[in-house]
Amino acid sequence: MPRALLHPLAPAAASPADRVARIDWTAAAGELDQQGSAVLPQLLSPEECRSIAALYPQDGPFRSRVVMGRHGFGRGEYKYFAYPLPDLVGGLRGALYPRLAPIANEWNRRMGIDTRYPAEHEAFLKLCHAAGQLRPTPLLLQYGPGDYNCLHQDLYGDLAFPLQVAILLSEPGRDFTGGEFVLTEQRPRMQSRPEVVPLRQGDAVAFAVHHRPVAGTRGDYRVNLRHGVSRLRSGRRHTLGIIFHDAR
Ligand SMILES: O=C(O)CCC(=O)C(=O)O
Ligand SMILES: [Fe+2]
Repeated sequence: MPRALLHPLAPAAASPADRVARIDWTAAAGELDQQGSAVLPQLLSPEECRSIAALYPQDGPFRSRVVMGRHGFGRGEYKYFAYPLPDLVGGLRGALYPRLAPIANEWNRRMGIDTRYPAEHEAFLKLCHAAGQLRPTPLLLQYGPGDYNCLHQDLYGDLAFPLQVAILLSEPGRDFTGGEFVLTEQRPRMQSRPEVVPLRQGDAVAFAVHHRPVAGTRGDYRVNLRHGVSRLRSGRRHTLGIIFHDAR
């Protein structure tokens, strides 16, 4: 008798890797090229969002806690995960990287930067570790009323993978108001361009860490990006940040 009849299985819930595979990466790459950011819709289920956000008060999963107000980074706080990362976080980091590496390599080619990134995250992490960047960078952020995150770039050493991902774990309108994800793009000899990225719970945004190429009439030029979060008007907001380089 076929095993399936002896052991009827409910259809397995899609893993984060399955969901990463189902994303329209051609569309996302196009958005990243045009805008410097792309929404990856519904990367996590509400249940997964709740389970990750619920880790925040614990100490075990984390290596350090940063109170943003103490450093002039804004208001609110975040915690860096320790190795080994929770399965969901490590799984997403490993599944997202190979989709972003070809985009990163094409950006570097267009910007005249020699660095090329290996196809797999494990190989890139080896390069980070050999360069003395050993500490994990995925982080969980927590904001309450009045909190915000100043415009910044997540650079943690000489090696920096040029794209990163943030996943909104809370539902706008229900869990919090305000608290929009903001990107600014500083163009050479021009005023900066702002972009607000609308996200729902479980949506991710992929975006440029520090710079990216923009096609101009006389070839590509380089723009400088920063990201941050506008002030929360009410409620509580959690985000999972996935940065692909490790920190010195
Ligand atoms: O809370 C946010 O949406 C921003 C998170 C952030 O700065 C990051 O993931 O690097
Ligand atoms: Fe950040």
